[in-house]
Amino acid sequence: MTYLVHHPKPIIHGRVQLAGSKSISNRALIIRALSGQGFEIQRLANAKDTVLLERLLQSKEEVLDAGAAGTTFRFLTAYLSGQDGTQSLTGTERMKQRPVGVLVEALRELGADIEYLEQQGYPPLKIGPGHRFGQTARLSIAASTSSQYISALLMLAPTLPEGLALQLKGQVVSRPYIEMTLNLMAYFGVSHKWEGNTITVPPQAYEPKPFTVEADWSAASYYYAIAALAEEASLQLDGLFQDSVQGDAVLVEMMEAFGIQSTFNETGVHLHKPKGAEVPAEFAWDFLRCPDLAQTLAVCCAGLGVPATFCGLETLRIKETDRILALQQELQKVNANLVELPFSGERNYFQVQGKTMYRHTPVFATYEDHRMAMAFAPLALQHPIEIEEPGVVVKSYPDYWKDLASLGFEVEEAG
Ligand SMILES: O=C(O)C1=C[C@@H](OP(=O)(O)O)[C@@H](O)[C@H](O)C1
Ligand SMILES: C=C(OP(=O)(O)O)C(=O)O
Repeated sequence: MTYLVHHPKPIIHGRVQLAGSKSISNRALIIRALSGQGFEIQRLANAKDTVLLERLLQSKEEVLDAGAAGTTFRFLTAYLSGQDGTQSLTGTERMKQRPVGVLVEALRELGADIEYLEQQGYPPLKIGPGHRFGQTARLSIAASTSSQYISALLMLAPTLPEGLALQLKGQVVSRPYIEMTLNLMAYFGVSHKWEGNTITVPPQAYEPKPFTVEADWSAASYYYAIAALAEEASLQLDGLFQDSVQGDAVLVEMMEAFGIQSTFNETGVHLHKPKGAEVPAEFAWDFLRCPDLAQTLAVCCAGLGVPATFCGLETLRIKETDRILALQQELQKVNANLVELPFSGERNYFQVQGKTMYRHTPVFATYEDHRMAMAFAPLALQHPIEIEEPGVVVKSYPDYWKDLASLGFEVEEAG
């Protein structure tokens, strides 16, 4: 299926109630399961990945299918390895290409019984009972592939007989997600110490208490892009807080360069882009701490013709799709590109080049990646566009198309 998306005029006025963050929701569900007690979670995300995690946490089936949900898969790997019984954990073909070896090796060192069922280092896994846990309380882990492994281990840590001292080795990717995990653990009464590159969590019990999930800052990025691409915008996003545990709240600062003023109020944040706001001459950002914003900004810069230099994109190739390749292929359809610069020194740099041009209605492929669909949609303010497999958005934001329609976007089936 394909959607034809267009906005009749490049002026945006409206209000959107954003749904709960999938990252926060998934952590709250794992912590609740580990606490062994019930507590109320308000505004739990309606993301497919969260609904799936909630269901799988209660399932006694032999084979659990985490689909395309990376956090769900990684968090469940650690969680199940501490439970009684044996279950297999699998996912989509893409999930079977997303590495999990660093986490599995760490869990095995702790005493977990985990086998690879197909390729070494990748899903699917067979996870046995956690009766040998506690063989060590000190681990070193490579932090440069995915922070999800570290979050998965940290949440399990207070339930281990001796707790855990986790030494992070190498470049730490997606650090705010590790901080989010520790923040949530602290909310539920679990303390830690982060000294140098070692995080220590003594054995402790999670204290059950009611919890409310913040709205999703990654989802907010698509509205920031809409505001940036509009000639004029006044947009209220409800459910977001200034003092957020989400690293993607850095959007407020990031998008100032595009003339967007964010004002926090009682129900959320108001975005204002005044008429005549200038487009920046250039833009540069390091996405190592906020990888999920990279696609939004790449499309936004291409749409505005802002030459941009990005770094910190190291993890993008192992997410829902190879996001670098996907961006390159789709931006080229509208006269733009994401060009990898020759490697010089320590960091890998990319440049967003060109400015969107429409010879006809471009048809954007989405590569089973919700963020490809959501990041390209704001271009509909410039010209009618088509988005293939628009249903991919359910992974994190099932109401995306409905919410765009409420802002005056025309969204219809094109075939
Ligand atoms: O812990 C989390 O909730 C997440 C961590 C990040 O992954 P990596 O640590 O693999 O970069 C992020 O991209 C993902 O969408 C959600
Ligand atoms: C990378 C993402 O998710 P996950 O790793 O949980 O599949 C994402 O939502 O952009």
